[in-house]
Amino acid sequence: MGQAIFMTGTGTEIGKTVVTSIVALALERLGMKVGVFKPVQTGLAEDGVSFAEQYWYERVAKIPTSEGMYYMEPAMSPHLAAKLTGTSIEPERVAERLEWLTQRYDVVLVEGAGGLAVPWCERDGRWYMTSDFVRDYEVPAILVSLSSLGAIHHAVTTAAYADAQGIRLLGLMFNQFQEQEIIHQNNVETIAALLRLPVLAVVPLLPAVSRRELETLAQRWIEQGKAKQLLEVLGVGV
Ligand SMILES: Nc1ncnc2c1ncn2[C@@H]1O[C@H](COP(=O)(O)OP(=O)(O)OP(=O)(O)O)[C@@H](O)[C@H]1O
Ligand SMILES: C[C@H](N)[C@H](N)CCCCCC(=O)O
Ligand SMILES: [Mg+2]
Repeated sequence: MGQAIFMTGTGTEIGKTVVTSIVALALERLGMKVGVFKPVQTGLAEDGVSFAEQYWYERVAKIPTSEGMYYMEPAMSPHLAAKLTGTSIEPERVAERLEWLTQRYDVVLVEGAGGLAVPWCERDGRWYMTSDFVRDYEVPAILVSLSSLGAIHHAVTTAAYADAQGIRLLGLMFNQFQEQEIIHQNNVETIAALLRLPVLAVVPLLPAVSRRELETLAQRWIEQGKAKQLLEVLGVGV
């Protein structure tokens, strides 16, 4: 039985897909069978035809993904994209597919759309949120954060929300890190200290994001001992 990890972030466009790609490539290098799953997705890729993450994972990162379930064209919050496209998002179906995937892969990386406090659908007179799914199906989560000015508040408030919702955060992955920036260096240590969470990755700002760059970062992540740290936190052997 494999282990699911929910890749969430402090918001949208902060690098969940890029960071998820690096983790997937690294764990595959360690001989693990890794599934990548983006159940709810909105927005199209630059080709104007493909769905954004599917395009990225399959064409850029060259990582096969499980056929998504709710891919919607409008680049909006899932609840609004669903309304405009007449889509009925059913969390139970997402859970069933995730269960199916964890029976076939050692690790399943589940990428959320935007951050944790994002509505999917109406349920019992209220919004059913991304965080409801993560909690209801007890998926441990990794919080992806930018490293730049503003990251402290975004990470601390996201973590406080996750705690309040009963979600287990495994650790932090910082993205678009710039070594020469004192704010970035201090943000990593300050946020980790404030949240008392392990820093599971620090991904640099890349001049261009390509499969080759991702492979280089995946290898570096392994060499830093971070893949091992993640698996230890998860209680998963290689
Ligand atoms: N480390 C990085 N270096 C350079 N560019 C990056 C890096 N991380 C992400 N990007 C770029 O930033 C943009 C947003 O990244 P990404 O698509 O991974 O965000 P996301 O959090 O997955 O967004 P969404 O909420 O839509 O899923 C993309 O154009 C991506 O190529
Ligand atoms: C379109 C975007 N890139 C993501 N796919 C969806 C982001 C939803 C964000 C909702 C919100 O926090 O307002
Ligand atoms: Mg993404």
